[in-house]
Amino acid sequence: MARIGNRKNDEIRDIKITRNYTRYAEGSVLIEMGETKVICTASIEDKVPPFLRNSGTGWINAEYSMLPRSTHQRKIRESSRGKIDGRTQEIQRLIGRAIRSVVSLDKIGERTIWVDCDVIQADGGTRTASITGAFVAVADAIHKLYKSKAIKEMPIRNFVSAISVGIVNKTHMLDLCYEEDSSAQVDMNVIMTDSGEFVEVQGTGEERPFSRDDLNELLKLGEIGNQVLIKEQRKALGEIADEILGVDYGNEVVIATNNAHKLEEIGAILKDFDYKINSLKDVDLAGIEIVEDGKTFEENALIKARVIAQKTNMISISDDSGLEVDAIGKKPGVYSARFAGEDATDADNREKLLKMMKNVPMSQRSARFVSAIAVVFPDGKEFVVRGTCEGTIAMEEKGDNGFGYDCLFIVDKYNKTFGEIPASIKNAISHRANSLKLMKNEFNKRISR
Ligand SMILES: O=c1nc[nH]c2c1ncn2[C@H]1C[C@H](O)[C@@H](COP(=O)(O)OP(=O)(O)OP(=O)(O)O)O1
Ligand SMILES: [Mg+2]
Repeated sequence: MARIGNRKNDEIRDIKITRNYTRYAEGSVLIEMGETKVICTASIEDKVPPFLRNSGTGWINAEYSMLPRSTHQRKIRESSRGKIDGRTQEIQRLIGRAIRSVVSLDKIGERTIWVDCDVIQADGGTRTASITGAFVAVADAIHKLYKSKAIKEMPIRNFVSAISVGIVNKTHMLDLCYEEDSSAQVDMNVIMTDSGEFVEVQGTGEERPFSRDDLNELLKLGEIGNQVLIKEQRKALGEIADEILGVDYGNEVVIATNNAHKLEEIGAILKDFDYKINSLKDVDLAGIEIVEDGKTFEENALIKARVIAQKTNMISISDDSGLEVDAIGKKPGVYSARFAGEDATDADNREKLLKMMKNVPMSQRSARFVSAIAVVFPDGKEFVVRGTCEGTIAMEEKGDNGFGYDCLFIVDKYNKTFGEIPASIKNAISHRANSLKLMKNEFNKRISR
């Protein structure tokens, strides 16, 4: 039987998160999940409940309410009736718990963040939409506190979102609308973080008990839904999304290379870098063998940096580099290190290159060094950049400086090989100098908070 709106069973409704929806609150979001619409605001008050006074710790409180005409029949205002009903009480506590679960309250100082979730139109899943929207509003409010320097550290540890799942007509489905919810045999709300952990699961066998298999199936759907929601939250938060988590990557990096020459050059080029540079030896991974089977410099650089980031849980920076010689179809390219075979030495590789280029005149010996630098952060975020340096392949080896193909590479600007040029100059103009400059730029964007 087709679902209302022809949705697949593991598909959520159209979602739209609009930030800065109203003007005064520090965080204000309209979240729309299909026909369910909730305004979520986060307001910051510079005081805490009595039990937290002089503790240095803050609090997050949530209130939830439905407008009279958010439902099919008008619902009397709780304020007119003079008391809030049990359902409202339960929901606002749930929202408060969900948001508190991902915020370090001791890092927001003695402040209360008031979360207000007002349902303007209800079509099922209002409590879960409230949580998903409230997180974005709170993130915005906290980000403002941070930007105004009222707090020193970002207190948000994770994103959090929520979605409903259930069994309707014997079918497990995700994100129930009102009609589906009303006829559900089993009904469940799944609240999760961006790291795939659970914050709360509320499941009820309304019309019949459910089995462990049902539970597993429903949790799987909940996971799918929350992954989509967290992507949407990220999208809505745009460029501040990365700053929100305020992950502390520490102040050290590891250079994922087994090549001592590269390590030396990278160290020299990054001498003003704010991070302590470790070698593979420093992290007890000297000589680690990583299969570089990528088709591009970028792919290989990422392969190396990923392995080392994963093993060390540190920011890992790798270089994959090589020479592209135009006359021989940009060879040796990614095969530069193993041009003359798996165990080839630099000298073997140079000899092979000179042989292949034997009859090529100077005017056709153009080439470039390429360096791809990949950076992989402990949380899996990554990027890769490329730097190049143009030159010409010499007829014979010249100079003893550098390594690899240096003594065969006449760099354009100096009309000398890198073998003849001091390291200080090479490190100012080389492919690696260029790639690392781009890397620093990109790096600072990622960690700037
Ligand atoms: O500035 C350079 N001056 C001269 N030669 C260079 C340069 N930069 C890369 N090359 C050559 C050396 C090696 O034949 C290949 C890099 O291969 P590539 O796999 O990236 O490095 P690798 O195996 O020596 O060390 P690792 O993978 O552990 O970083 O290109
Ligand atoms: Mg290599």
